[in-house]
Amino acid sequence: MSDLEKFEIPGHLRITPGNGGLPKLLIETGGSTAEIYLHGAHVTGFQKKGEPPLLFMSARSEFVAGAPIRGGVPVIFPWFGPREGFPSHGTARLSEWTILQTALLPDGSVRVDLALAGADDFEVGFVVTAGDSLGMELTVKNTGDAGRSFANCLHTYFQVGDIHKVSISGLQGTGYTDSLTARSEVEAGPSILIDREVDRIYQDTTATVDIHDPSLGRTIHVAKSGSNSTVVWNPWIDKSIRMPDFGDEEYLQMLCVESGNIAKNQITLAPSASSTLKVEISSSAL
Ligand SMILES: O=P(O)(O)OC[C@H]1O[C@@H](O)[C@H](O)[C@@H](O)[C@@H]1O
Repeated sequence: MSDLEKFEIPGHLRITPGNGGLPKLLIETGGSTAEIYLHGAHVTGFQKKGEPPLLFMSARSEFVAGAPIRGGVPVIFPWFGPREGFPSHGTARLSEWTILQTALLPDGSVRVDLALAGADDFEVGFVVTAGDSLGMELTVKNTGDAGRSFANCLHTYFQVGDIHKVSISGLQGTGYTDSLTARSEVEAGPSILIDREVDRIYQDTTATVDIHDPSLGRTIHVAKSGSNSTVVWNPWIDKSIRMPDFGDEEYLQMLCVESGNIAKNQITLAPSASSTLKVEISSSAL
C-alpha cells in the first residue's frame, strides 16, 4: 500500500487493506463516510451521518481478484448482462483500477479520480465525489481510429428497510423490456411495488427515480445525466437462493435501481469522442 500513501488526505482519506487484502479507500467528510475498492473501482459504502447506509452490501460478497463484489456500485462496462464465453456485465468490475488523484473540495466533499488501464481502444475514467450526496461519473473516450459501441451502467444496490413496503416513482409511461419474459411493456402506474422477482430495463428515460422507504423513513433520489436506460432489479426468493454470493433473505433489504445505456440505448463513439454517465445519489426524510 505504501505507493498509495501519497493519495491520502489526513482526516479525510485513508487507504488500507480491505476484505481479502484488496486496497480500500476510506473517506470521511463532515456529513458522510464512504469506501471504495480499487478492485472494480467499486464503491462499497456510502452513509450519511445519523442515517442507515444508503448502499446495500451482501454479507456473502466475495472480495477476490477475478470475482465481482456483490452490492455497492458495480461499474458495468463495456457490455451489460451475460455474454457467452465472457464474464457477465463486462470486465470493468473485475479489473484493478488506479488512482489518478484525490482532493478535498472547498465544500468539504472528497473527490477521487480513478482510471482503468487496458480497456482496448477505450480510455475509461471514474470520478467519485462523496459529500452530503454521492456523485459518480464514468467517462469513456474512444482512442481508436474507428467508431466503437458499448453499454455502461452504474449498478447501484440500495439498502431498504423492508422491500414489501417500498415504492419506486419516476418511470410512469416508460417502455421497458422485462428480462424475465423478454416482452416489451409500458409502465402504467405512478409507482412500482416489488412483490416478486423484478428484472426490467426501462429504455429512453433520463428521469430521476425516487425510492420511497417508509420503514427507514426516507426517500432515496437517483438523479442522472448521460443515461437513457434505467434497470430495476430484485432477485426475490428463488434467484437469491441460486446466487452463491448473496444471502437467501437479503432480497428483503435491497433494491437495485441502475443508471446506464443498455441495448438500443447503447453508446457509439466516433474516434476521439467521449461520453460521461453521471449519477447523483441523495436522500431526504419522508
Ligand atoms: O449476478 P450479476 O452478474 O452481478 O448480475 C446481477 C443482476 O444484474 C442486473 O442488472 C440484471 O438485470 C440481472 O439480470 C442480474 O441477475
